[in-house]
Amino acid sequence: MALATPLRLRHLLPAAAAAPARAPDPAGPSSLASHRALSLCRGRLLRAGLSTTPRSGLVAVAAAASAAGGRPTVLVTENLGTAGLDLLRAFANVDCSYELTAEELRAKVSLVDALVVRSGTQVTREVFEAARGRLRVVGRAGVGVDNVDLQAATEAGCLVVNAPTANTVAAAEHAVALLAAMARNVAQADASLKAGKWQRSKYVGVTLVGKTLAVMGFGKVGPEVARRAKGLGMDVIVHDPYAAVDRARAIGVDMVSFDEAISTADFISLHMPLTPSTAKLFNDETFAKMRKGVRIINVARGGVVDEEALLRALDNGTVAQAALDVFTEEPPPRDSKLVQHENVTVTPHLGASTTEAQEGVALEIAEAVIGALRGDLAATAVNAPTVPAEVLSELSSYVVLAEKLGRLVVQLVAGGSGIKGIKVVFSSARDPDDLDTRILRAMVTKGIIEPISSAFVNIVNADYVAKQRGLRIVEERIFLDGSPEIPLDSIQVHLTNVESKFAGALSDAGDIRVEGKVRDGAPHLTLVGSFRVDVSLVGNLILCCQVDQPGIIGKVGSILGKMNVNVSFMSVGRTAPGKQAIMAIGVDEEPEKEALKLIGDTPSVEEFVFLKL
Ligand SMILES: NC(=O)c1ccc[n+]([C@@H]2O[C@H](COP(=O)([O-])OP(=O)(O)OC[C@H]3O[C@@H](n4cnc5c(N)ncnc54)[C@H](O)[C@@H]3O)[C@@H](O)[C@H]2O)c1
Ligand SMILES: O=C(O)[C@H](O)COP(=O)(O)O
Repeated sequence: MALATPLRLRHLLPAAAAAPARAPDPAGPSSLASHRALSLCRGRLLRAGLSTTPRSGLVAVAAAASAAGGRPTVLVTENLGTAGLDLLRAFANVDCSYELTAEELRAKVSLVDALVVRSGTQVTREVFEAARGRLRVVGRAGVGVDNVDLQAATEAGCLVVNAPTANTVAAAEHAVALLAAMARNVAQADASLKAGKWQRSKYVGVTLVGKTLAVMGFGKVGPEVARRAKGLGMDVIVHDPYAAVDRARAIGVDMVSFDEAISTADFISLHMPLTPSTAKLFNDETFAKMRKGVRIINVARGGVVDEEALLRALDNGTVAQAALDVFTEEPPPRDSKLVQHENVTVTPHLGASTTEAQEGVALEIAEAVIGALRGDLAATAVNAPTVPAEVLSELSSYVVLAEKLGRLVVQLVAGGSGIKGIKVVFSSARDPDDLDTRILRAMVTKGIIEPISSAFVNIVNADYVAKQRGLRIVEERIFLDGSPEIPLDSIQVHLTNVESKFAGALSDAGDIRVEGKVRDGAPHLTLVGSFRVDVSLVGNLILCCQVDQPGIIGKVGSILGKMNVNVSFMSVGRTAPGKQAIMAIGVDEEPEKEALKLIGDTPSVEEFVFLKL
């Protein structure tokens, strides 16, 4: 049962999804230089591996090992640091073709084994289709993979790797550069002087010393900005609902709630990923809570700001100035009122653009691409090399369950409390030596971390990524009587030392606790806090806590019915008749805010939470 390691991608391939075989390239075997280069980078690559799908279900992906002895071809479509290019050239034929049109890219892609891009190349489904099975690896020389259609990549059997760490400092430095430039009107004054004007009184700025900066998002870039801003004499507060408070304390800054951060800050710098829950997080409602005259810096992703609302806030003076490196649409329209606004300083997505960062990113991506072409699975694999067939056949339903429990439990965390400890409890009648839980633990970690960060988790990097975020994961096994034929009875996920936005999810020990089982091959939620429930983990879920009494199910059901929300299942768990109970309601659609408010206002509903699975 135990997994054999190291695993290579070719061992992970389902035959049907494997890339078609090709004739060896006449260029012959790789040179001595390429062997040297490879042994250099192989030391830095992790060779064991299973991975999971990109933020969705579990799908097999084919990323076959290099074609029999041939020298692969790599297409680089955006400027890449020289050291990375040299590394690639030592291993492959490298075609650097910049500024290709979509049509030109589609024409070239069927002739290459790997494609290396930055954020400026759209790697769409059409690109994967045009590759006709030859393209095996896409390397994103940077963090964000918003420009790569991951689902299409996975379906085409193409591995996507990224370079998540090398541009962190550059992004932080750019945020600080924009902060200072905005405060002193550097860009506007520069343009004015170059236009022949001498406008000293127009461009009086504001000082930074003693001003409060709210750093929103405390992952990799956020702390670097916080440290630098402290050095400038600013009072720094940070907000990140999932980062451990200790990490902030360690650099001498306070972790505060979202509302406190935005309502007390003079400057707000954004460093969170773009996810469904951060999209347009800065909108009319949140701008209205800010101090009049606040200044905003966005070096994260354009989509976290509602750009029309920002424009309104700039026009009515709520926001005095904004400095933006990123936009919802890139490049933004030429006539964008936001870009043209006199109180807005803009740069064309330059956060990662320093010579040093680009050298680092280029090396990081070259190593990952070469490793992937050789059949190794890099720790930075973003999409889905498959789980080996023998593991999949047995554990596939549990793999899905583990990820769903992770996704569910993280949504129960109260904003501002941070996550420090995860405990995963596996109950099984099987001998521990016969049950490899690594993939399940990795899937729980993936479910917790991916929805809240820009990290991609696979079995190779799960423990590392968790540790990097200050998360301690412990695993427990409970041995049950029963048939060892069934691998697992249940998986429990506990978040320890954390506050919940739904008190009903707390166990007697004070942990947020959920448990799931596989029933008829489908993942089910079977425990929330101390309440037994039984609901299929599909679609979305509403958890309501109320005092057990007749009629309440009907009331909530009819609110949802009136709002055209289809209820797929319902289960009630209670401690005793007439005592506190939890109602778990599965819904197909996301209810409107109004429906959720009506549920919250229903007499006897003590608390409720809406969770996306
Ligand atoms: N402009 C550029 O060139 C450039 C360069 C690098 C990174 N980036 C972007 O900067 C952002 C941060 O990058 P990173 O590497 O630090 O990512 P990260 O994943 O390491 O950190 C993101 C942090 O945001 C937190 N977060 C999630 N939801 C939040 C919320 N609602 N409120 C506050 N915090 C929340 C997460 O817990 C996490 O700690 C990403 O959007 C990334 O794509 C841009
Ligand atoms: O996601 C990233 O790494 C940054 O946004 C930088 O993108 P770039 O590599 O296109 O500059």
